[in-house]
Amino acid sequence: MRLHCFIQSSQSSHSGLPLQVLGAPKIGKPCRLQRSWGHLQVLSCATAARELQCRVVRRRSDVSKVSKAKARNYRRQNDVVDSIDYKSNKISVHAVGKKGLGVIATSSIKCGDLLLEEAPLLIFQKQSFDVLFGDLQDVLVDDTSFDHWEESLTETLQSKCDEEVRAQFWDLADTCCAKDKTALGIARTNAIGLSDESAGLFLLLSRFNHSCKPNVHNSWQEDRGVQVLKATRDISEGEELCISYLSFLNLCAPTRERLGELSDRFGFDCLCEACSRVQSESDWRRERLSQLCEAFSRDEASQMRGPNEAKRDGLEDFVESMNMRDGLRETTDLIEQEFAGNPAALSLIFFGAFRRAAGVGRKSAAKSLAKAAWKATVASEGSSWRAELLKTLASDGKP
Ligand SMILES: C[S@@+](CC[C@H](N)C(=O)[O-])C[C@H]1O[C@@H](n2cnc3c(N)ncnc32)[C@H](O)[C@@H]1O
Repeated sequence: MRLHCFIQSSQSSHSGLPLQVLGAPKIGKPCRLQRSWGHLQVLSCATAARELQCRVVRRRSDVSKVSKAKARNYRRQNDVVDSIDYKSNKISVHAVGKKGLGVIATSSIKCGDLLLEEAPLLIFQKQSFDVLFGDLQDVLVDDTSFDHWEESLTETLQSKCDEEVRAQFWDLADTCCAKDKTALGIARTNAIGLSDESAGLFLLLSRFNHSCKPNVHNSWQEDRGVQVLKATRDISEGEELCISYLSFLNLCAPTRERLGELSDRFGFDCLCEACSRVQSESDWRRERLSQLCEAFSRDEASQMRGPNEAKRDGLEDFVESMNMRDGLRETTDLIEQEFAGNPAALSLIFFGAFRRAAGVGRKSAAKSLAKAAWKATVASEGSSWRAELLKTLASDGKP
């Protein structure tokens, strides 16, 4: 058995759907797949390249710490790509108490500042999702299985990474194994879903802890093969920078549910600010937010029907009765209070509202909502292909 993974970085041509854009990639277990063990096949890096037709590129250590001329030279000699590009020198990794290590702002950061672009060290294929994201008990069910996976991953790291990168990998947290660290434990603790088809492991992104009130948004930009991290609000020097391991909708669940989800899926008791404070008001606001989000995104299929069909279905009535303008105002106020105006959350809401408006033929409203979604997307992830798509929608108002 070999693990379906390979060393980054190959660029993929897969472009995804507009909706994916607006949902944050999750760390940990995006889904619990019920596939049998027999179905899984682990591939070493070289085999993966042959059988999965992916490009294997040797990875070097972080060039941002090397002089530019040296880095260029290194690139030419080794045919490697930049792995971590610190777009800001305002972040560094520190101990953050019970959470282990975390990322801290070393000076003040503005909302929308680009913090980091990082390519994955490892990319895992969908066939590895059970092992990476499934129940640990299932992975341990057969004594030999774990060893096989472990051997395969270790072998890949040994043959494809230089010593410094290997050391960085082995330094990452492993919250799966009680005793010694294992490569698979590290992968399970840090791998992040990129799409329905792949997951990745990133050396620096792995140091970002979770918060139910995140101040950083990470987006996977598949066309460029990098995770882009941007600040979602102003951040003071010394504050911890946190992303969300949960989708926005899951973040809107009441505290008890969020704690349960984080414990079940990621195996930790959340110590974030939102989970530690008095919760009743916040829970109420999040519950209301999830109702509003649901209203904006309900019945995707009918939104794609023409205005006449929408009228027949009563969808137009629904939009009218909800009073889109008031609904949006309430939603943005709640996002301000609960998430400090997080532009990634706003982009999701505006996109939902755009599709609703477009679905019932309200062209001018649709255009301005697409424009608002475009602006929020640029603020949360920069000039991605998704932002470009929204820009186009803003000019023609059609979904
Ligand atoms: C991807 S790692 C994050 C970096 C890690 N703290 C380290 O030391 O490298 C995920 C692990 O960090 C810890 N963690 C992340 N967010 C947390 C939170 N909000 N509360 C408690 N522990 C957290 C958990 O142990 C989790 O399994």
